Amino acid sequence: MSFFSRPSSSAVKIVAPSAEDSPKAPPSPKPSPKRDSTQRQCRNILIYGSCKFQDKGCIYYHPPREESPPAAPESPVPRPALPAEAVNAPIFVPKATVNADSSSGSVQATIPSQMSIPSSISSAQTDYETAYSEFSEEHDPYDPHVHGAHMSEAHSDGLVLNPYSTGTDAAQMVGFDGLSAMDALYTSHFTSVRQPLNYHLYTLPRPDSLANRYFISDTIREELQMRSETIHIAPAPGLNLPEELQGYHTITPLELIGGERRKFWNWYSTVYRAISSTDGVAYVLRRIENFRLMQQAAFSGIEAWSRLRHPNVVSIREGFTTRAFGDSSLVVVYDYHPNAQTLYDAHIKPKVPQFQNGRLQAQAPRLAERTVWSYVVQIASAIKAVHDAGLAVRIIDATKILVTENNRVRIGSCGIVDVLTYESRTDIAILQQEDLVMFGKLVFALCNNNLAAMNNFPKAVENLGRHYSPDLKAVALFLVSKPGPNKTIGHLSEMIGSRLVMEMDEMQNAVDRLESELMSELENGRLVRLLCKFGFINERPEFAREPRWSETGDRYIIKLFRDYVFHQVDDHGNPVVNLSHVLTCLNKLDAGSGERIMLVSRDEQSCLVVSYKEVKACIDSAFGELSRR
Ligand SMILES: Nc1ncnc2c1ncn2[C@@H]1O[C@H](COP(=O)(O)OP(=O)(O)OP(=O)(O)O)[C@@H](O)[C@H]1O
Repeated sequence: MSFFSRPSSSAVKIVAPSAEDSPKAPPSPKPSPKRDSTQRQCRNILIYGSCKFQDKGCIYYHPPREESPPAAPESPVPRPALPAEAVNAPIFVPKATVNADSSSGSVQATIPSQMSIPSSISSAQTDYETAYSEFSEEHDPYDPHVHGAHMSEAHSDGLVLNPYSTGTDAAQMVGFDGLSAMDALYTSHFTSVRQPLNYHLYTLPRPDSLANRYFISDTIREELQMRSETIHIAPAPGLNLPEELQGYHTITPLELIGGERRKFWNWYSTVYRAISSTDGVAYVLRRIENFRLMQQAAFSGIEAWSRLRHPNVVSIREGFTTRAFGDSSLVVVYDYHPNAQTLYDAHIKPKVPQFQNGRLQAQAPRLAERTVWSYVVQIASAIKAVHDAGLAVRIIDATKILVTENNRVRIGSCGIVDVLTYESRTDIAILQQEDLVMFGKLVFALCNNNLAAMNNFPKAVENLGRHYSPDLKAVALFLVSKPGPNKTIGHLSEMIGSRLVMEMDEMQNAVDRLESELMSELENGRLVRLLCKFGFINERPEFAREPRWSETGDRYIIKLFRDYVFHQVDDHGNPVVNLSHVLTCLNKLDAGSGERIMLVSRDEQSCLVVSYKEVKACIDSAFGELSRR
């Protein structure tokens, strides 16, 4: 039952077509008058198992009916859409062994621990081929349950595996959903076995001189790629979670289910990631177990919170109660920030001891003062926005504040306490004062590396004073002091004014850095568009016999230019594979430089001296001609 939810979109979900709707096989190709080989077996037989034109003049060889290759259950059933040219393509034999349980419809895929396919051959290709081969052999491509079961066999430990979280054994990661956000929008259980991407393999070797100009930096690329992949990690099997919940599907726990649990207020809570069927985006569902809602009005707080947007607060989308988990649960939906850690996990949680200088040492690095100030400024800014909106945060705790890259923090789990404690109706001014005390306790916990630092207050103050500046100590003491008329978040902002300015400078610098990264991607997009034009123009099969197209005029120059860019050989006749040369040529071409180059014909009998500007004009005219056809 939804008590507060944003109006849902009118987007129509695309459903898998039923057998009757499935696309008809493309019309069989007309018998080609050009070849008269009656000895050659008709490709329609190979592809479709029969030829419609067998008795209507098809000139190719048709084996007698009993000889025609039947659709043997164990051999791959070619899909009707397979192009005829693909018939002679080498057959891909996946390394994965696929065990199909025909009775249950479930399919188990096991990947040998040592894949012999070199990963540099592009895991994307392997993904496709493995997936295609498996699907064509065993599955109805439109049966979502088959894929769900197939995927679900891949996990065994009951928790979604994050390939990037520290401490996760990468070998555990058997497979994860390889779909885009758009796929996720429409398919709730479509998953495929996928090897994790090793994105380093896609960029090397790279010319150092061009690195900063043409490619996004490794750190940002890796971070974004990790986030994107984390969103698509599939849920573990056997968790008995609802398939669909108030318009959310692919419900995946973000924390261990079972084991020791801490209570959220007086209730147990679990955090899940789920995909919204409305917009295909991943969200976080925080579920409070066994919660009985006494009054619908308790949701008014969620509505107020859903209007609050602040860069340091995890935004709320909606709240509802449900019995889908087998109990009466309260669920509040938040924005999902992939690979976010709690402040506790990032800084306070004891780390596994590691060898340093030959000795095993416990890792408990003290948080840098600069980082603490950054957190203080961000959290103060969030609290100010919340208090200005007439609300109180109610939970400012290291286990409920999320941190992502570049020390960006966001207060999570807002609004939920308002629903849980709706009956008690405490004065908002008192709750706002409590926020400040909780904030002070958080500062002590971070500076002491101890969640329970306040249990020994004198020691906590002494520790903080020993390792951090008097300014920081003053702020922490102010926050935990007794309530008073001057003790407001506004007053705190005045106290930390100079740090606010520093934080603002840092943010402006960060924006500048991101903008310049974006500029480099801009260049890449430009070059890819240019390469696409080349792809459209060069070697079009329908013009293969039309010399006017490829061997004369504009297109001939383009053809020779492509040889100049990509097909140069060295003195020994070996291919020159020089990315710098390609990028330089393409950039000059795109800019229409007046610089002249010499293009040599393939038989080396003629040569042309042209400028990049002229080649550019040729490409534009050839592409324009194609687009107009
Ligand atoms: N909005 C969110 N976006 C991304 N991850 C989140 C979000 N909210 C919570 N998480 C992740 O979900 C996991 C569980 O969250 P939770 O708040 O239960 O933390 P916890 O450390 O398990 O605390 P507790 O032990 O009190 O339950 C954490 O790893 C946290 O990083």
